[in-house]
Amino acid sequence: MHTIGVLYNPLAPATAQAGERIAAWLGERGLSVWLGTSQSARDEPDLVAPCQLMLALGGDGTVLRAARIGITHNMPILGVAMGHLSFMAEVTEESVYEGLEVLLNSGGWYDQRTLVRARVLRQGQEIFNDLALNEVLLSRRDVARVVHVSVAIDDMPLTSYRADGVLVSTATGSTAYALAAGGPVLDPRSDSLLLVTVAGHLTSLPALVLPPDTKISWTLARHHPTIISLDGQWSFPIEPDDLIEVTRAQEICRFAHVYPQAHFYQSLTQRLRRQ
Ligand SMILES: NC(=O)c1ccc[n+]([C@@H]2O[C@H](COP(=O)([O-])OP(=O)(O)OC[C@H]3O[C@@H](n4cnc5c(N)ncnc54)[C@H](O)[C@@H]3O)[C@@H](O)[C@H]2O)c1
Ligand SMILES: Nc1ncnc2c1ncn2[C@@H]1O[C@H](COP(=O)(O)OP(=O)(O)OP(=O)(O)O)[C@@H](O)[C@H]1O
Repeated sequence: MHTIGVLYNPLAPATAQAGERIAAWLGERGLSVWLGTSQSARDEPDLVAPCQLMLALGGDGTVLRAARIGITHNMPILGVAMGHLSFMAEVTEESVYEGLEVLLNSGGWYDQRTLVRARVLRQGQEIFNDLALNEVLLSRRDVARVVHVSVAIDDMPLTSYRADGVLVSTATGSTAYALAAGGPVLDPRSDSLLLVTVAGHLTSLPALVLPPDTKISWTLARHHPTIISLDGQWSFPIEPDDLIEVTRAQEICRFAHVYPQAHFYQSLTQRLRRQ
């Protein structure tokens, strides 16, 4: 490796200071460094493109933002735990240097995380199309209302129900909103999709684990103000006759690891104990 990206959270000054220290450490070892935020990465893609690894200094939200950069430039992400939970982090601010030594000496390993793609069709025209690492959520816009949504799987009607929302999650997102909504935990290596209702009203539809080539379609059975939200960070308003289709994306997101795969379960149990 010759060029490393270091992404920090502009809302968390400690991550910028840590980023400066890590950049200096990498520079002392002869590596080129890009240091910035997800906004600057979008503004200067040519400076980011040469990076062969992107460190994400912050919590899971910063990792989600780093992932979009990693997907765009096909570079792996290394999460550095500097957030409240930092579930997706692999190393800490202290152990990042040891982790970098491993990766810079061709050690460690890289996984390929499944992504989901959301399409919105309005009168037959595609008006939205984007990717998510955690999940695509169809949710109410007004706190006091529910969404009344009809769900189909591979164009076969499944059911319709009233709920706060409904989501399609990846394995990565199975420990996020999907878990809070009662879904199962999927191993990060799984390419299955999860269909989970959020606070469903009188619904008996359990969370469904679906094969990766499934198409999940949503239409609004009754129009209450509704949006779709990708990874809790990017949203798009939905109109009454829109069709939303969620599928597994062709793209993947790679994460860098310095601990064995079973480390996922160790960190899961540690975090569940913290609840
Ligand atoms: N009730 C809930 O649990 C709830 C509600 C809204 C959003 N979310 C999640 O928050 C994500 C956005 O994260 P953020 O940090 O930008 O928002 P945020 O700051 O609202 O974080 C929500 C919580 O979800 C955790 N989280 C995020 N991704 C995770 C993952 N893959 N595995 C385990 N925990 C994860 C975060 O660490 C944080 O504790 C969304 O993709 C959604 O999955 C969860
Ligand atoms: N580059 C950025 N620009 C604007 N907001 C950002 C940026 N990076 C992160 N954020 C937002 O800051 C908030 C907190 O960031 P982050 O999730 O990294 O830390 P945290 O919430 O403390 O950690 P965790 O998510 O692990 O609990 C998130 O909502 C995230 O979307």
